[in-house]
Amino acid sequence: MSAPRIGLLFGSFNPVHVGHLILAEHFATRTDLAEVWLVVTPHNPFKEAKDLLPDTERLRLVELALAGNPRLRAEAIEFDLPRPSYTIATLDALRERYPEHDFVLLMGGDNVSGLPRWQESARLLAEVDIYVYPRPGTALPDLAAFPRLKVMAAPLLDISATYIRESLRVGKSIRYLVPDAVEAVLASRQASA
Ligand SMILES: Nc1ncnc2c1ncn2[C@@H]1O[C@H](COP(=O)(O)OP(=O)(O)OP(=O)(O)O)[C@@H](O)[C@H]1O
Ligand SMILES: O=C(O)c1ccc[n+]([C@@H]2O[C@H](COP(=O)([O-])O)[C@@H](O)[C@H]2O)c1
Repeated sequence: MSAPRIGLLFGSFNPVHVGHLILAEHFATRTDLAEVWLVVTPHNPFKEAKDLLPDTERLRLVELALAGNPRLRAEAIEFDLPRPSYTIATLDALRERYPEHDFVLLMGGDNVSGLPRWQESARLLAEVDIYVYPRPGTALPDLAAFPRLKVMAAPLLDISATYIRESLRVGKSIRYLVPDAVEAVLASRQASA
């Protein structure tokens, strides 16, 4: 029997939103993947750590958002790895911990053009399949440099964590943009701030 293929959606999830969930469900049910794991990144090497919700809170919100879906799970392995969080290092650690799995990297279209600047990008691009969910407003580069990358045909989702944070900042509703349980936690956080 071939190894179960697991999709890894890395992200800051600051906070998790329905775009992440629709994308993860798409990959988990419309591709050859058995499961999708949302890998919560404490510190993206390309982002300022100061704008982030605490990492344990981002993880808790992802866990709440995924509750009850057996094909999606939250993964906290990067909490125990050196920072900033380099995807190749995490992939190595996951392969060591789960030798029975075949991992596939998942990402939105906005991340593709930066891939050549990622740590050990040549090894990363050579070693894993990459499935991309298209994202509005982001053009894909020439894909000849990414022979193991596939772009999915899927409905575009014009929603981002930036929009959720901005909505919270100006007191606008985030209902339906995040799961109800996530909205409740963020609302009580606002109220006590
Ligand atoms: N609406 C979307 N369409 C396609 N991909 C998405 C979408 N939202 C998030 N992603 C992808 O999910 C992964 C994690 O994203 P991330 O946690 O950075 O969310 P974000 O909405 O892009 O956040 P921010 O607005 O803070 O940059 C990335 O690969 C990103 O490209
Ligand atoms: O490995 C790298 O060099 C690298 C460079 C930039 C981004 N990443 C990862 O890409 C993921 C998406 O990041 P984000 O913050 O846009 O959700 C996150 O897990 C980052 O750690 C990884």
